[in-house]
Amino acid sequence: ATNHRLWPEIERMVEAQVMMAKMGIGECGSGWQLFAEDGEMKMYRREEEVDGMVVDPLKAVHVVKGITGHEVCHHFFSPQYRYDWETTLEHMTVLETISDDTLVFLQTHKRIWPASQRDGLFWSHIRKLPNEKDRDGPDIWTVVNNSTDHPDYPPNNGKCVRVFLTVCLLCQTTVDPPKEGMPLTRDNLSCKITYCSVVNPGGWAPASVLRAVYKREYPKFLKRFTAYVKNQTQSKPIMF
Ligand SMILES: O=S(=O)(CCO)c1ccc(-c2ccc(C3CCCC3)c([C@H]3C[C@H]3c3ccccn3)c2)cc1
Repeated sequence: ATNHRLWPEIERMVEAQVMMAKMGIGECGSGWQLFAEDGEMKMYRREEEVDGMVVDPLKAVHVVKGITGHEVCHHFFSPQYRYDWETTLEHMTVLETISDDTLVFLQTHKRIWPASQRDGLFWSHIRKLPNEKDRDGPDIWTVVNNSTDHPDYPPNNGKCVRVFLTVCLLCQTTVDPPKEGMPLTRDNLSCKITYCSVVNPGGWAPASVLRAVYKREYPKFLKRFTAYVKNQTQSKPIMF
């Protein structure tokens, strides 16, 4: 729905986030440090603080066989799966359904001692993008999440401190064609996933605690989420 109040912001954020996600770590500016590696998954972060708060940008790249970018983005965007893979979630509500590709979420995350509990209010938009490198190749799929306001849920008016986040999940599918006359199966699929996130904790939390949490939670999240998508799709028809 292009006539919604958020549309101009969504357009701007999607364009900016997709451009950043497409850039290699080297081009993304200096200061990225590899902080986790597991097989094909590589996680980088930059140590940044705003008003003494840790807001370390994170960029993860992963290659997963047997699934498509559409399947990855569909399971990331759709609310009905979220409790299955998002382990730090305590509660999630869809406050607004702007259109079938744009939702507004309110989420509370499990408290991380000694910091106070956090919640996040953000719009989430899923979009298919043309594959510029290979015109007749599979499309690129992306989901962008960005903090927003909602008149009924002002920040920090209850028990939770409001986090401010921008997240981009960008997925590029590769099809390795089967032998002549053989059917296409999931063995011919591979998906390159780029996950970028900046989470401002919204209020003071010990830097050492936050960095330890991110170091533990982000690798766990991406491994768990991608394993979940493989499991959910393995016996289903391929969704391009
Ligand atoms: O990609 S999403 O849009 C998926 C929808 O859920 C996303 C991801 C992460 C967060 C989030 C928000 C707050 C925190 C912290 C900040 C201070 C105390 C809580 C954390 C820390 C808990 C860590 C973490 C890292 C990775 C994944 C989940 N949890 C993460 C929110 C949304």
